[in-house]
Amino acid sequence: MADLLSDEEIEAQLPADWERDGDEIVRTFEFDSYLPGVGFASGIAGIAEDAWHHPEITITWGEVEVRLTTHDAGGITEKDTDLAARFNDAYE
Ligand SMILES: C[C@H](O)[C@H](O)[C@H]1CNC2=NC(N)=NC(=O)C2=N1
Repeated sequence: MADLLSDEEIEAQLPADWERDGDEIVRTFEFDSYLPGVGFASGIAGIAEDAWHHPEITITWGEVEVRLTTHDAGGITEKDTDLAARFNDAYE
């Protein structure tokens, strides 16, 4: 099981535009309308499934909020920060 990151490690490893929110890391991705966000959510869901590490995804018009935490560890691990970086790549 992945080890919990310290507060300092989390800050150091947070990918661009992600923030810490308690035991989660979060980023809101912005889009011009609804369906591009739906497509993005579907794409990152596939990345998550491949990694077997699953985010909470909230889709609204023009925005997709993505939250990551490692449930098995009860907090933030490298699984979260690594996957967040992959989601950033999918957004570029
Ligand atoms: C049973 C299944 O292997 C576990 O629930 C996996 C799947 N996806 C997961 N996703 C996340 N975010 N955290 C986990 O601890 C986790 N564990």
